[in-house]
Amino acid sequence: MEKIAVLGAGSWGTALGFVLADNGHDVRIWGHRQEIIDGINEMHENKKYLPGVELPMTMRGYTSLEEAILGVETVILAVPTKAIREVLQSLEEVATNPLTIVHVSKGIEPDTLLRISEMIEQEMEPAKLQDVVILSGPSHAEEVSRRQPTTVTSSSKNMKAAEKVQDLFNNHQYFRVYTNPDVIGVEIGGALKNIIALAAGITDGLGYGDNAKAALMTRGLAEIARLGSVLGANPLTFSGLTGIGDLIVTCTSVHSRNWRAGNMLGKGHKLEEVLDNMGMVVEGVRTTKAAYQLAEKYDVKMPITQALYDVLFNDVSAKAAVDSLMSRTKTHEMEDLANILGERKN
Ligand SMILES: NC(=O)C1=CN([C@@H]2O[C@H](COP(=O)(O)OP(=O)(O)OC[C@H]3O[C@@H](n4cnc5c(N)ncnc54)[C@H](O)[C@@H]3O)[C@@H](O)[C@H]2O)C=CC1
Ligand SMILES: O=C(CO)COP(=O)(O)O
Repeated sequence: MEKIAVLGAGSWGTALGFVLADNGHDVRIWGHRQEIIDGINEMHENKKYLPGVELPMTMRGYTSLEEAILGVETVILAVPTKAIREVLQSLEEVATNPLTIVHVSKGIEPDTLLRISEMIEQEMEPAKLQDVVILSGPSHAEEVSRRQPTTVTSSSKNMKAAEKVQDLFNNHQYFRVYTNPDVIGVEIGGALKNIIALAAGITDGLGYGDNAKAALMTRGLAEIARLGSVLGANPLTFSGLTGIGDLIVTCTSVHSRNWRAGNMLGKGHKLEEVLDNMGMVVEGVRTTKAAYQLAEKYDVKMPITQALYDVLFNDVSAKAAVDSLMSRTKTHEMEDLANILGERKN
């Protein structure tokens, strides 16, 4: 059994700490908000982010990062993408041994257009970084922490490290972990599905039905696979847990913050008001900006992403964005991906 630090005391960090504690590990969860950490230590509950879940006694909260990582070899990084660099810089300062960093966040950094594993490699000195592993897949904290059957994927450039993380998290009762060596595909699928979930929430908010949602999910996956393949992902990854799997759960679950935010936008609320209301991270907003920039840079057609970008940042109405998608020039369903795959072969 291992001593493991979880950095980020939000819903996902708390739920993953819960799984690790269930698996017999000594879990140290670090957060920057004293009242959350006090609640975890004194009441064994994270009232703000995971209300109603009784946390195991073997999970201890810390506000000192130095104390939380003392004697630890594996760190789970579970903060929103926007906070990743700041937390890594603090971690770099206090780390005394090489760490395996397991990141579980779903985003891409706007402007630098880096994936999170690339940000980790950039921020951590090689002497303090053993391996980078990504844990991703269709998994809402609310269900995982109620021990409901869930499947995810562990991915790394070093498959031994991915398998070690698979063993740490795998729980025969409710948490099944697969492996996949395609780091790019796993990270791109996890990040970009949030864009499509925002769009699915919007069409639901506008009062459109299941046909519209199925169209968005299918054509959304096509544009995720197009961009992912250009960036070097294995296209097959997008038919797996971190592709279609996560797309399904995020576009259809009431737990999804991205879907809920989109739903409010579709009902006519302003973005700022929606984000203030949510009180939790809605990764899809920044990821839309990053994916829009990637699509421009690599000249990849991403009409749904582009339409959502206009709704979020150019004040285009949700209804006008749907109309613009429906009136696009006719095309062949598989044309672009077939071209990209053809180019990769040659
Ligand atoms: N909630 C879920 O079911 C799942 C979330 N994820 C991903 O996990 C990541 C984290 O999401 P959640 O835990 O859901 O978010 P959340 O909004 O529930 O919690 C975020 C936590 O990060 C903390 N935080 C923010 N900035 C910080 C900083 N600079 N330093 C230290 N802590 C900081 C907040 O105080 C909060 O405790 C996101 O990328 C999300 O996409 C992935 C799978 C499932
Ligand atoms: O990534 C998730 C589920 O797999 C969480 O999605 P939301 O951030 O939309 O809640």
